[in-house]
Amino acid sequence: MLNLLFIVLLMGKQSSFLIQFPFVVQYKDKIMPLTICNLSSHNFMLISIFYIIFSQHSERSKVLLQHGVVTSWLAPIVWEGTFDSAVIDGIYKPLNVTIATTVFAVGKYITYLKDFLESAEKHYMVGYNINYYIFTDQPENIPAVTLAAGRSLWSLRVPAFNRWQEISLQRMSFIRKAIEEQIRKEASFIFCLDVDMRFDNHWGAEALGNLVAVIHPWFYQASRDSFPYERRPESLAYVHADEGDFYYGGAVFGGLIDEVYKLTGTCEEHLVIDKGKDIEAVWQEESHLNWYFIYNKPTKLLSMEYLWSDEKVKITELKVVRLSTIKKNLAAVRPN
Ligand SMILES: CC(=O)N[C@H]1[C@@H](OP(=O)(O)OP(=O)(O)OC[C@H]2O[C@@H](n3ccc(=O)[nH]c3=O)[C@H](O)[C@@H]2O)O[C@H](CO)[C@H](O)[C@@H]1O
Ligand SMILES: [Mn+2]
Repeated sequence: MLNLLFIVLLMGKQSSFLIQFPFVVQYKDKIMPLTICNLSSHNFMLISIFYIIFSQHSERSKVLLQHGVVTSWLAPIVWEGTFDSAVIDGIYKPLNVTIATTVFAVGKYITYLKDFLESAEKHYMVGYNINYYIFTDQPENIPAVTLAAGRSLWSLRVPAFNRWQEISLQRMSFIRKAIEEQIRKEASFIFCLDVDMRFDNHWGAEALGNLVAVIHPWFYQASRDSFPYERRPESLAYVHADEGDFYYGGAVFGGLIDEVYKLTGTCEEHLVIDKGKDIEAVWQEESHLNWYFIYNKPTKLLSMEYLWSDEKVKITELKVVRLSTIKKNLAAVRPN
């Protein structure tokens, strides 16, 4: 009822005040962005009072109100309830798009690949053409997983490094090269994913966009000053204390092939320059990715539904967990 009042109040009012920050209203399962509503300052006050009551009314609303369904630069943030799969599929299915999906499975991480692929076949972009590109040092150990029609798997050989940080770091460069040599001829979109993950629910075409980032599941409640950006000015991943919007996860990014080509190319260049100066960013390529997204704003953000972690207690605000990082025994799987 309160939610309804809130919406009615908004609908009837004229404006002189434009709310600029991400703000949403929720009524039952429907979520609406408020960034397009113009409000007088008087009504803004009233709404603020309702907001306080309303945000105590529902835990889910609290997280949504905190993060919104659009960013301050008007990029959508994808949550359950903000999209209609039938409409989305109506747009993308007739285009017969192919989505490249890169996954690194080097050293012992190859053991994660079977569950990753099997769960992806159940939940990831079901009904779409998918080319999986598996970067591995042991193509012979890629598990045989039955793929649905229109989906295929390629293996690309990469060396085994003796530091896990190096494997993670090198991904930008290998992806950039693979786009140049193969992927750009074979797909129109790309997602670059970690392998230590399992899909549990629908993860579909609503995630497609020009440049797509995911909100990191460990920092969605953190304030900007506690985001783990690289803070040493000597690194090209350096982020000033006054900059930064969200802290994004390195385990999921994607978009149009050309956009991701630019992203991986820039990160690769910066990583090479840093290496020349003998400095490794605090969270390796994830730090460079976060730097990139400050100056090249993602056109779409995926909520934590799209990257959660088995190590986190599921919060009631999350209606659905679509992809989750599995618990790993770091000492057993990492080379160092
Ligand atoms: C949830 C999330 O955002 N995770 C990020 C985080 O830690 P993570 O703890 O998730 O990093 P991680 O150990 O999963 O390594 C990242 C990825 O590199 C590959 N790999 C790594 C080690 C190895 O021996 N073999 C291998 O194949 C594999 O695809 C793995 O998923 O920080 C990393 C950078 O330091 C990456 O940015 C990860 O994406
Ligand atoms: Mn990972």
